[in-house]
Amino acid sequence: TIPISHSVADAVLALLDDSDAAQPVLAAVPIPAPDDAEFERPVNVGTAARVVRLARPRAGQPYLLSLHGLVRIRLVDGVRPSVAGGNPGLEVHGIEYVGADDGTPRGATVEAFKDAALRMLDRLARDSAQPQRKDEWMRVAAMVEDISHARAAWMADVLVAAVSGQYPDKLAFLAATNVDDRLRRATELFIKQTSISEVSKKIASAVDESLSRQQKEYFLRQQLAAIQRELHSLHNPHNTNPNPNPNNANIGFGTGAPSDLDEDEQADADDLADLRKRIDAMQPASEERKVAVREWRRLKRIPQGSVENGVIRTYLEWLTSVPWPSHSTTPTPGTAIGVLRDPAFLPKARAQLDADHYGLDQIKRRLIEYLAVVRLRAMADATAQEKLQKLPSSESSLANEKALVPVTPKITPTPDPTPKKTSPRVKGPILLFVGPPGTGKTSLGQSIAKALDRPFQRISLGGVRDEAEIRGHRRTYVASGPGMIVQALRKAGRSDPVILLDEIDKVGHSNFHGDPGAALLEVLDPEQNHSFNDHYINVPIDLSQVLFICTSNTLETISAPLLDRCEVVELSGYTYDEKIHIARRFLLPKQITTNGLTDVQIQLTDASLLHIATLYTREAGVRSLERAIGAVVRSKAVEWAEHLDALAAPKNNADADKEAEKPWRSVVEAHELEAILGVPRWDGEEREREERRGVVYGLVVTGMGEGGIMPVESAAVPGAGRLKLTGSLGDVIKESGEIALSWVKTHAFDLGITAGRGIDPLKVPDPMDIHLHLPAGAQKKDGPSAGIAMTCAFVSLLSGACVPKDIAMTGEITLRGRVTPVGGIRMKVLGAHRAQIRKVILPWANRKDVEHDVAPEIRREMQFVFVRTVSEALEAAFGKGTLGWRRETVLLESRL
Ligand SMILES: Nc1ncnc2c1ncn2[C@@H]1O[C@H](COP(=O)(O)OP(=O)(O)OP(=O)(O)O)[C@@H](O)[C@H]1O
Repeated sequence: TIPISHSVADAVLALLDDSDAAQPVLAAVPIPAPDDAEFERPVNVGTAARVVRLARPRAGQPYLLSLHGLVRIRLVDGVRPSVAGGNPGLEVHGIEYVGADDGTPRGATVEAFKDAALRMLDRLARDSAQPQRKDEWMRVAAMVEDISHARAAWMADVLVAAVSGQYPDKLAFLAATNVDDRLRRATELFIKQTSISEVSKKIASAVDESLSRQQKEYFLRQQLAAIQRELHSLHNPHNTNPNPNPNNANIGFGTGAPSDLDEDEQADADDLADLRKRIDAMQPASEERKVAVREWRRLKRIPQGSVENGVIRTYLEWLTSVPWPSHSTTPTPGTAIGVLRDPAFLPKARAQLDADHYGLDQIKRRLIEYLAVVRLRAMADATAQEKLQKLPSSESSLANEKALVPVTPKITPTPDPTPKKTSPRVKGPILLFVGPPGTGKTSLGQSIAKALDRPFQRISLGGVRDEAEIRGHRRTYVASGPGMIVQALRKAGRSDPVILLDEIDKVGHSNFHGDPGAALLEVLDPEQNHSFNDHYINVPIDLSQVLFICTSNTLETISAPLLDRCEVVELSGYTYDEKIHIARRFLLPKQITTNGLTDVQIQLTDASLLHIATLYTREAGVRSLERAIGAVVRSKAVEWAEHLDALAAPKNNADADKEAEKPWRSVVEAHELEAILGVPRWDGEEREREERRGVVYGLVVTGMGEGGIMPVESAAVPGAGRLKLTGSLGDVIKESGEIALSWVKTHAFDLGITAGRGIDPLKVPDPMDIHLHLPAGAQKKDGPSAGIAMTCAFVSLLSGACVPKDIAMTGEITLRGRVTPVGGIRMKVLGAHRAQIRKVILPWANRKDVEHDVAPEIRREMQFVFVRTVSEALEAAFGKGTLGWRRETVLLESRL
């Protein structure tokens, strides 16, 4: 049934009137509009159709003509325009019935047709909204299934007419007469229809789904905002504005003001956007960017709020916040290379070191040398890089091209096109500051960072037992995170900070948690650290621009490979004179400012400072001194506050009046210190030292790198000639004791201890044991340097002569009686000076250490005796002529 125009309706009515037949037959031919490009022209096919009905539903509406198609026709000469009867129209010259080929089609064609038809009918049935339509399609499908081969082409005609499809396809079908051809065309048309319908259905459902998700999300967010508003007004009943900032709804309980801790989805979205921006800003085609993009894609796939989502997000936050080395080599002021290129760099660095530290001249000189080397290397490196960049090398042109091409986030397994890193590497030896606590190791590191104008980060390695603390945990671990190095880099915010590895001697050794020392080796080794691998970040990080400085209290516990990579700078400690200067210039002003006073309100005399340094502290560094000064300043601050209160109080209180009238005394005298700091800890220590038979003072260095003196006590006890050693002694020190006793036994006759050669002084006249003890029994002691002290103790015990209490000694002995050099002379001498020792006996070979390392004022104040043999040591200790030598001991060196 088709709507027709008035003129056509009139023609049909005329035909009905003229014709004898009740249902005249028409030729129905499609006439394309002149501008319709889809049609093939001229159209010369059509259908002979019987008129079934002509109806006009209502006046003013077009006629509806119902036709029943009978057979295909062809227009012999096509259609031509005509103006017959004065009306423009179309003229047809001859129509021929084409009919249809009623032959039996091939089986395969029919099967394909049926298949396509059934799929299409199934889809039509599924897509139709009305159940009645659905049933109709199902019925047609049942018919198609049962149709015979002979009727298949007829079925194709019916179906093509019934279903919608593109007009040209339908026309082509009409033009086809051969059965196989018709079936093939119908099959194609059905397949096309089915897939169009499937795709549009899919798109519709996808759109629908995403719309509904968006709607759901929007709805939930609205609900959340409403809940937050309610909570807000509940906790802020006086707040008239229920939601001062809808984007920053406060869900904190009990707090009214919006805070940074406020959690809301807007902030969350901002964070994500920020993360994305940071990934975008990463160096194109770099390894880190590739990983970031990959993880970002995963993040987008994983639903928000899931554990995995949080894990990836944290990882991405770490990855993007690591300061990856910049590829810019422009020497702008303020950048690492810009600072180094400044011609005034070295004088400025020297001024910085002087401004922060008193004394330490040798160390400062060494640091300036170090900075000069760093500067030269960095400049040479930067110049070489610049030259390289100017060359039209394939690599640099590749890098330039890369910069122009927009970054494609696509990750392909092609070889890595990352341009070689071109940042200048500020490599240099790794400094290792060794010294007792509080001698300024950390603050020297800070001064170097200031001189280089770089951020400073301190990593404390004390007690690090687990390799993962340095290298991070793999992401598979729960609560995994990056190691200390990456954390320090992130805090520094630059790829070239100064990182101080504090207390490197206290790093744990290899255990089942890995070897932290080995991880440190990788960090410090300039050959390896350009691709340091943190287990968490899992992208090689270039640490070659980082300036590492290590500190340690002693060299003994540092592993040899680690020590090998470091350049040792020893800080031995300060003399009292230096301490007074440091206190006056640095510590006192610092404490005065910290405690809110000015130097008008408090002054410490030199005598007071010396009093504090000698009687209240006895350390190599200045930390306890600073604490003690702090205590004095605090006590003065309390006094000052009370004084101010008294001044401000009303004038009717007699006590307050008296207090206010008193003039303020800003000076703290030495005798007032006891009232503030209590009884001096070290007062009388010298007096308690005794000059006794069998007791001698040796020089030691503690595990903290601090020098000092230690009594070596020996006593004769009834026994059978054995030597008993106590005081937590190690093997080496025990052997030293045995060597000392053997030497004394061998020379007992010469020393006047025994009456004849070959007599054992421990057996004759009375058999006895010797007990040698080194006090502070809880402290482990080892090393060979107590050799001469033990010998002197034995000689004193057996001969009855005493060594004066202001003499201390150190030196290893051999069985032949030679005295060989020992280490830690600087610290030992400083310790002896602090303990107010007047004379120090040292091995001859250590003379240069005293000359180089010991401060002139100490050399002036103390007597140094350098000995080559035990006999010389005994003479220096007991005094000339004290021991009754039987004959000159002549050392016969083997000349073999
Ligand atoms: N020569 C000096 N001049 C000025 N101040 C100093 C000097 N030496 C040390 N100090 C001050 O002493 C304090 C302690 O120094 P620092 O923290 O650097 O010691 P450290 O050697 O690193 O000790 P530790 O081994 O315990 O870490 C700091 O306040 C520092 O400024």
